[in-house]
Parts: sequence; C-alpha cells; structure tokens
Amino acid sequence: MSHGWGYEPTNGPDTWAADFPLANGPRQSPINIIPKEAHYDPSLKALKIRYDPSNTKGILNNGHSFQVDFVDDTDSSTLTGGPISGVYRLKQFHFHWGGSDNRGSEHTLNGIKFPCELHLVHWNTKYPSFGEAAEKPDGLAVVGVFLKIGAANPRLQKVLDALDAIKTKGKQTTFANFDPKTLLPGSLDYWTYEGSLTTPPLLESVTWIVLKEPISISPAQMAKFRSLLFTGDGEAPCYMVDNYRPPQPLKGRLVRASFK
Ligand SMILES: COc1ccc(C)cc1NC(=O)Nc1ccc2c(c1)[B-](O)(O)OC2
Ligand SMILES: [Zn+2]
Repeated sequence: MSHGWGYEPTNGPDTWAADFPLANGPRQSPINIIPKEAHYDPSLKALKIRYDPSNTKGILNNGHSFQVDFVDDTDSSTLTGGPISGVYRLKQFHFHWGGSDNRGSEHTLNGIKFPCELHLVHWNTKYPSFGEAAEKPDGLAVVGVFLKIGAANPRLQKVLDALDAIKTKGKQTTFANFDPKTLLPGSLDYWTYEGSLTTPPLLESVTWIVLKEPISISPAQMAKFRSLLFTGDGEAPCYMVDNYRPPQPLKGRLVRASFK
C-alpha cells in the first residue's frame, strides 16, 4: 500500500521532495523569523478579520492534524487589509504541535520553537474555489498564531472538548457556532512574507501573516492535542505529535513587519 506522507522518519519532511519536488522550491514555508532582520513597512495596512460563527461546518481528524471547516460559499467570513489585496474567505483552521513543550511550531522566532501553532486558512475570491486558488501565487493567505505554555485558554475549550469524538484518522463530527476570532491575541501586529503550504502538496501560494503576540495554552490542554492519533481505527495506534515541518531556506525573501 502506498506510504502516504507524514511526520515519521520514513515519511517525514526530509522525504517529501521525492514525491513533491516543490519541497526544494524558492518560496517554501515555514521559515525562521528574525525580528531584527524584518523590514518595518509603514504602507502595510491593519488586518481586517470578520468571521461569522454560523459558518462553522465541522471538525475533522485528517490524519495529519485536526481542522475546523467553514462554509465558504459567501463572503461572510473574510480576511481583508494587511498585506493582501481583495477579499479572502476563511476555509479552515488547524494546528501543529510537538510531543513536548520545547517544540511543535512551524515558524520559529530567533530559532525558538513554540509548543504549538495555529493556522487560519483563507483563499482569494478572485479565484472560483479554494482548490483553484491553492495553485496561484496569490491564492491563499494564512494567519499564523503562536501558542505558548501558560494558563488554560478558555477560548480553546470548545475545540478541545470535540477531540474525543475525532480521535482517529478520518473521524469527523458536527461542530457549530464557533468564532475563530476568539482565538486571536489582543494585538494584530504581524510579520508577512511570501511562502507555501507547509504540508504536501507544498504549493507556493501562501501569503503568510504571522502574529507577533502568542496566545496561551496550558499543559493539560496540550496533553489533549497529544491524545489524538495519526492512525485510523484498526491500525497500530500512533499519537498525533510533532506534526510540524522545520524552517526552510529563506532564499532571499524579504520579511516585512507591520509594526516598529
Ligand atoms: C491533500 O491536501 C490538499 C489537496 C489539494 C489541495 C489544493 C490542497 C491540499 N492541502 C492543503 O490545502 N493543505 C494546507 C492548506 C493550508 C495550510 C496548510 C496546508 B499549512 O501549511 O499547514 O497551513 C496552511
Ligand atoms: Zn498548517
């Protein structure tokens, strides 16, 4: 049976180039962000984020992470402003995390890994669908939020409570009326650069918008993420941990900052 990509030594990030040559492309993600080397750009606009909780569609264990999906057939949950032009619709959000608190994020700050990173995925409505947009250089905009260990985050609780129902790969369950805006930190200051999906097919279609301010997650809440399985029912269980790609070469790209 074909060995799909994953995060184990036999199918992890170092093996992806064999099936996905974009892995060695010119605008791969994630990257290490060095704040002192970022360029403050006063022309960058503030992010405008408007989400409608009634667009929440469900929650799924896709075997690589879990994601909360949104109805995206109207402009009711959108990202505008910031470094992007036009209207991008919210499609889904998901997380990446480590097997212990010293790793898990995809982007790093001065080489520091956070225990977890949230990705809010949006697609450019100048294209007819997410799939079409994902193939275009300006097709996607992803807001990345670092999570750091601290007090329990009550905003995460509804998501965490749903995880028992999606323990194994392929499981999904109803999930309604969730406002992802409640997951954002107080400040929307960000770094931005042109990059890619951090999972195969590694398409180079993402304008990354990484927020400077992390949100908190408690050790008990992290343990809940780590109780999910990469594997499906009936397979030898493998805990869903370390589902992150390490930083990729910057290859001359500029990282801009929306703040001084
Ligand atoms: C098999 O998966 C696909 C099949 C067809 C298409 C067009 C896209 C995908 N995958 C996809 O969108 N992944 C994906 C989308 C967005 C983000 C990430 C992964 B991330 O880097 O982790 O954060 C942002
Ligand atoms: Zn992601």
